[in-house]
Amino acid sequence: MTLTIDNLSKRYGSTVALDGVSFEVRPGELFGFVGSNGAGKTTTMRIALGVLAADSGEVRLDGKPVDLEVRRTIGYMPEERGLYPKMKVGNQLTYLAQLHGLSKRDATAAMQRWTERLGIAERIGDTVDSLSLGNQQRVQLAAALIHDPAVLVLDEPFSGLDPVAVDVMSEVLVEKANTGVPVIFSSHQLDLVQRLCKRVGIIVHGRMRVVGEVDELRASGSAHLVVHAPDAPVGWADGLPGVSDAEYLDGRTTLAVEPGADDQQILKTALSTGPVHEFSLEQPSLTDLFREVVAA
Ligand SMILES: Nc1ncnc2c1ncn2[C@@H]1O[C@H](COP(=O)(O)OP(=O)(O)OP(=O)(O)O)[C@@H](O)[C@H]1O
Repeated sequence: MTLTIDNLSKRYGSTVALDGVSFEVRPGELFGFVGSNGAGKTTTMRIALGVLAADSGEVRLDGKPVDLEVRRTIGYMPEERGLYPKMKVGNQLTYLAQLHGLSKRDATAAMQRWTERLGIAERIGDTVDSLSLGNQQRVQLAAALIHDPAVLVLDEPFSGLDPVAVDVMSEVLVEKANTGVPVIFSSHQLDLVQRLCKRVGIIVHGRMRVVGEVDELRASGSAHLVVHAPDAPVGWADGLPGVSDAEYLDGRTTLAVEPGADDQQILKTALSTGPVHEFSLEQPSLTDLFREVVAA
């Protein structure tokens, strides 16, 4: 299945929340949806699920507009979470699965399988509000997965999780994507997005500013050369071709280099000052790219 977000626009009064947002999430892909607070991620995902109407634009699943029937095939984890606090975990998950059309028996089996997989099997007799926030989030993920969805849309699934829970969540999302399901999740944890996602989209003030493969985006951004040349005088790299910025600290120089810069020329210049103990090219991280895109 391919999830297509096509030219969505949405206003809240005078606030333009989305302004022509388009991108697609392909089969078997983990797509990272990133952007500053208020950039429009939740609005986009709520429209994708059909719980909020766009002013214009369309969301399609394999070319078919998302209607009530298509919507049942989407697994959604809302940012505001949506569990019944006083209901027991097991009953709640079984109930939600039945709402999605599973028989009582299949719903119970799915509840048992997912609570096992997410490490909350021993809590199925407890009410949701008696669980820690991280465990409530695992229940919320189980709720999104319980009907074996054809698409997963997750609003900040990793926020507030401890490192072990982050690992469990990551594994499950990767596993799900590996079965061919398109998975989109929003997150402010860009190191995690960089590690998990093949493609990302960066939204700024309701507009998609960048969509592409993480590796390609990183390779096209300005890289840094770290040079440890203890005898080199401050300013040794200033003005070298392809060097757009240089920071000098205790014999260590960090150079911002433009794509295609001649690093061998820079190395020769460094060696002409004395020994060079380190010379390494560091690609920009997704966080670096994000800062660049947001600042531009
Ligand atoms: N119900 C609403 N009424 C009025 N304005 C809203 C409403 N929901 C969202 N907005 C506004 O729409 C814009 C986009 O909000 P949205 O929640 O989609 O951003 P977000 O990227 O999910 O942010 P965050 O990372 O903080 O969750 C913001 O300016 C927000 O204030």
